[in-house]
Amino acid sequence: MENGAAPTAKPVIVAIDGPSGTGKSSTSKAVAAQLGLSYLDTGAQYRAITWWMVNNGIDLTDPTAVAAVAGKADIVSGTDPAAPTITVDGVDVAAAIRTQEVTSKVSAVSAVPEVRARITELQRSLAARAERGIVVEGRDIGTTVLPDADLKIFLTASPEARAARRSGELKGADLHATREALIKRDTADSSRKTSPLAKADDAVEVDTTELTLAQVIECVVTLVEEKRTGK
Ligand SMILES: Nc1ncnc2c1ncn2[C@@H]1O[C@H](COP(=O)(O)OP(=O)(O)OP(=O)(O)O)[C@@H](O)[C@H]1O
Ligand SMILES: Nc1ccn([C@@H]2O[C@H](COP(=O)(O)O)[C@@H](O)[C@H]2O)c(=O)n1
Repeated sequence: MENGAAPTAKPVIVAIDGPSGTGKSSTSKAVAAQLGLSYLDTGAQYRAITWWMVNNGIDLTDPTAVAAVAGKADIVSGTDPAAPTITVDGVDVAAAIRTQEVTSKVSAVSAVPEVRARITELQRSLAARAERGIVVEGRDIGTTVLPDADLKIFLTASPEARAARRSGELKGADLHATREALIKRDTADSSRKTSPLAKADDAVEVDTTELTLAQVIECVVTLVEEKRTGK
């Protein structure tokens, strides 16, 4: 370079999608931390808007009522993989969005096109501002939010493996009930009309059923590095 400055690496955009409990959050956070990238949990954003609607007494069985207030909540995501944050109207909702109530209602809210349009706009703007690049995880990142991502991964795992992982997290949770709840949410997310949970045609599918978390992280880091070096 004429001025002697090192060329700035092009930001890398990684999209990680898949059903619930396949390891998207754990993998994305670790990959982003290892590679010095930003990290965005898009499920947390849908949970945050759901939390706001529950708190404001919106009838979630009425898509018109949900659509009418889709733009009201001010949702802010912090994208440091070492300490991701999420606030609604300035309130830290990181714990509040993980309740059973929000989990059971989020699919109804995320199916509303006006909600998706608003959250998708936030996601694209965060991705565009990530200087070194970003790992974005969700359900429609590779298909809809960032269709030009440099690398798309679709994580899968058997319902049994996913339920066992979740039961381990929610101490004492019933394995069968956990499995049924996961399947119910995936079915709702896959069957909605607007940007359903789906694998992009050009995504690399990684079945994590028999893999440890460390193996999945290593696999994704290798895929990102291969993309970066053009292998
Ligand atoms: N390959 C793996 N082997 C064993 N446990 C795993 C593996 N991947 C993730 N886990 C564990 O499974 C649980 C769910 O993982 P995680 O939250 O990353 O999944 P997710 O796909 O983001 O789920 P959701 O979409 O519901 O948010 C966590 O406790 C995590 O530590
Ligand atoms: N890109 C996305 C991400 C998430 N959703 C919806 O949010 C729910 C919660 O997601 P978690 O990853 O936190 O489990 C999920 O069930 C979807 O309804 C989405 O629609 N699109």
